[in-house]
Amino acid sequence: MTSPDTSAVAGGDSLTPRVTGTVRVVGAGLLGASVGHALRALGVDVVLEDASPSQLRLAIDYGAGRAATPADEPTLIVVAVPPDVVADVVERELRTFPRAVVTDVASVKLEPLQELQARGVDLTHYIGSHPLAGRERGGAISARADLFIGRPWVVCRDGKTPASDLALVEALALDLGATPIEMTPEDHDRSVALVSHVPQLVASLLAGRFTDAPDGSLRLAGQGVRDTTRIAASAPELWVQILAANAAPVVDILDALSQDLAAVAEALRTPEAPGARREIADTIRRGNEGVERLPGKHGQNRRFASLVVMVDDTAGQLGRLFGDLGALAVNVEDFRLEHSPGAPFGLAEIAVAPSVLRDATAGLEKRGWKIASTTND
Ligand SMILES: NC(=O)c1ccc[n+]([C@@H]2O[C@H](COP(=O)([O-])OP(=O)(O)OC[C@H]3O[C@@H](n4cnc5c(N)ncnc54)[C@H](O)[C@@H]3O)[C@@H](O)[C@H]2O)c1
Ligand SMILES: O=C(O)C(=O)C[C@]1(C(=O)O)C=C[C@@H](O)C=C1
Repeated sequence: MTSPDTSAVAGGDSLTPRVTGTVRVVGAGLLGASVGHALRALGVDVVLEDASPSQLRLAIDYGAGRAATPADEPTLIVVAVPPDVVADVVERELRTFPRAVVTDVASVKLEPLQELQARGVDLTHYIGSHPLAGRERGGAISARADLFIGRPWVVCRDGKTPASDLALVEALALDLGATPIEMTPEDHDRSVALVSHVPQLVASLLAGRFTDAPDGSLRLAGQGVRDTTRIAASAPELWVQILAANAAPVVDILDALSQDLAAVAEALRTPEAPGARREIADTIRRGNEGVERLPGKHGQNRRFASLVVMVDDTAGQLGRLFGDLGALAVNVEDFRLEHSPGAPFGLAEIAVAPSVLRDATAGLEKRGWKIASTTND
């Protein structure tokens, strides 16, 4: 059995965790077990709990933490259960461990908080949070220690939150390689409606169009459609809870989006009509402007340039490519390999600082690499 690679977070022996004491993780699925792996890599004592004994066993077998004992006195509790049981579990944990700080990682923040408030639970030591990091597949088996690296981690404290509690939750985010961002639950839910919840629906709706498409059409699928539909593989059980808990902000964006769709469809019905081509061009241009506003890697408002290199499907090619990039003193900011089954080559997309794009491209071409495209094209 292999454990998820933890080196990306541990980064050597010299890192000491900011989090102190035992961390108890309730819900040992994708998120919980990923938190466990990342903390274990830093030497933190992690206790796991899950309503499903087999999920718990699996997470422990893979090294995400140990089983709970009655003697445990956690300093921090991370609740990583589905949104509709978050309030129940947070309430139970606050009552069982009154000295611990309790956070949760649910994708919606307002509804669980309102439920806890309505029950009159003392929320002094509760801080809702949400790492904007995940995968389309759940379960402990999909967990990864490096899941949170470079991702935003929203922290929703309130006026009564003790500074030391806030520091502990932010320490968790930092230990896992994420960037803590303070927000109110309302701002969080409105924001994720736009950047997470509606994108999920759009990907699902688009991919749903493929269900009765002819096989011949789908064989032509290139990278564009794969980029826009990856998250269509997400779990319906989880998403029905997320969307229902954030329905109003999601509906606002869906209404605006359906107006946009109607306008572009209308223009395309009569593409020769006056103004129609402008409507179509404006649709694409607004998209250009919008995507430019997305922060780049590590949340910076700076986007990298990229070059796409054709790589033969033979042993040692990627090693040679990285060797050449090293020899050219090109710092690789990000890397992605696309490889369609059966194709004799793959496409290596390399993100670099815009200032080195031209030299990197020329240097690689000189060394015999075929450049399929660059962001300067
Ligand atoms: N999947 C993502 O990409 C993602 C990203 C960020 C945040 N989240 C949030 O993280 C939370 C967990 O999502 P996940 O993807 O890890 O799901 P998951 O299904 O992989 O894991 C959830 C785990 O919680 C356990 N569980 C359910 N009810 C429980 C209970 N009452 N007590 C104890 N354990 C219980 C389940 O057995 C399961 O192992 C959700 O609230 C989700 O909104 C998910
Ligand atoms: O699958 C992924 O890549 C995700 O990061 C999923 C994603 C997101 O939309 O950003 C989905 C929901 C979670 O609440 C957080 C992360």
